[in-house]
Amino acid sequence: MPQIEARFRVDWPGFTLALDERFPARGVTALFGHSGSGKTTLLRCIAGLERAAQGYLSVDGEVWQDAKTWVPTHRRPIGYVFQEASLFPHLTVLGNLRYGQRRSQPKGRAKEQGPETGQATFSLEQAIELLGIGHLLARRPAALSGGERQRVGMARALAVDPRMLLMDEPLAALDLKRKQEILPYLERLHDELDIPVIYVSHSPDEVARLADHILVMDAGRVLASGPLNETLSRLDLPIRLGEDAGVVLDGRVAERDARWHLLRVACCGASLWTRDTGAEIGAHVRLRILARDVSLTREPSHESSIQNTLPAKVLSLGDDSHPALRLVKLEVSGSTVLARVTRRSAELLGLEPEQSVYAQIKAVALL
Ligand SMILES: Nc1ncnc2c1ncn2[C@@H]1O[C@H](COP(=O)(O)OP(=O)(O)OP(=O)(O)O)[C@@H](O)[C@H]1O
Repeated sequence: MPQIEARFRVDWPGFTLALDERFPARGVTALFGHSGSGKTTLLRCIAGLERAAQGYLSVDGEVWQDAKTWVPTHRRPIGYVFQEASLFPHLTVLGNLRYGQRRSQPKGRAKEQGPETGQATFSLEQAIELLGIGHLLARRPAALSGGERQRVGMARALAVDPRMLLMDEPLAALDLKRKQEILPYLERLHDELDIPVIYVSHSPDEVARLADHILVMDAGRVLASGPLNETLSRLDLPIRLGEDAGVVLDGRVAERDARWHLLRVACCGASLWTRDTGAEIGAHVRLRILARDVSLTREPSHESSIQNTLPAKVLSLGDDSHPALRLVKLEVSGSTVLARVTRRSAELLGLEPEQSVYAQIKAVALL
């Protein structure tokens, strides 16, 4: 799989960024961490906006920075989306998009981006269509809502036909309603774009909905990195999206039960019933299953109110945030799920690795 290899050290008074990471040059990689953990600094190093004294960066085998090489920002085939899109007020939306395109066409770029990269070129029209801004092209930025402005900012980043998209908290400046409006467009980018996206966020919801891979940052270091679900289900590190331990799984809407207002989602080789959110049959969805909503039994229970009971295998047990509790890592048809049980229940059930159990999943959230 194509990789991004990044080694940077940046020293500032009171802050050091130090990392040595490889992550996939495909899908969405979230840089996740508290404010001040160094996410933006890392993104700026990747963009070439910050020049780490010691640095190495290669993207799919192409070196952008090492002891001898420095590809300046304007020669890097990237699209950058900031927290707030700074659009030219005197230009229309279309004018802003075209201006961005012209700025990003340094001589020889077409060659750099040649067919050997295997990437289809991305046209302005496609960017406009993908972000749903066709009806806004003649407007000036002052006549756009914050959410529309951000969509134009994203289209502008895509219109330069980048080989990588860097997004720095693109929803942070928007209120909840606008965020909800834009997230579906980001999901479309995720589903339809062939290029890697590096997405800075400290929002658990955004990460759960969008990320394939995650780099968890803390005080300038990478605390953990890996595929999203693998990282969330690590028992040695309390990596949480939000307050509670849990996993995020991909699924597809398989059936609607109109009578009971339920959806059946095919996920991890099994079926899970959840509340009907109006999602279409066949739609790709993400499911969040919190450890506290999963309980374990030795035998399948036919008289439980819980609809979702799946055969599972115990992989390992770990400590939880309170000494009375344990986290149990389970395999459910090839996917990993976490369950939280009391230490006493773990003992009574005699839980141990390799054991077959049944996971009763009380609640599944469609993201
Ligand atoms: N140019 C600079 N010179 C000195 N210190 C800086 C510089 N830029 C950022 N910092 C410091 O580096 C640290 C990391 O900042 P950074 O913006 O990368 O964090 P972040 O994780 O993106 O935070 P946030 O989520 O708040 O945007 C902070 O302590 C910040 O004050």
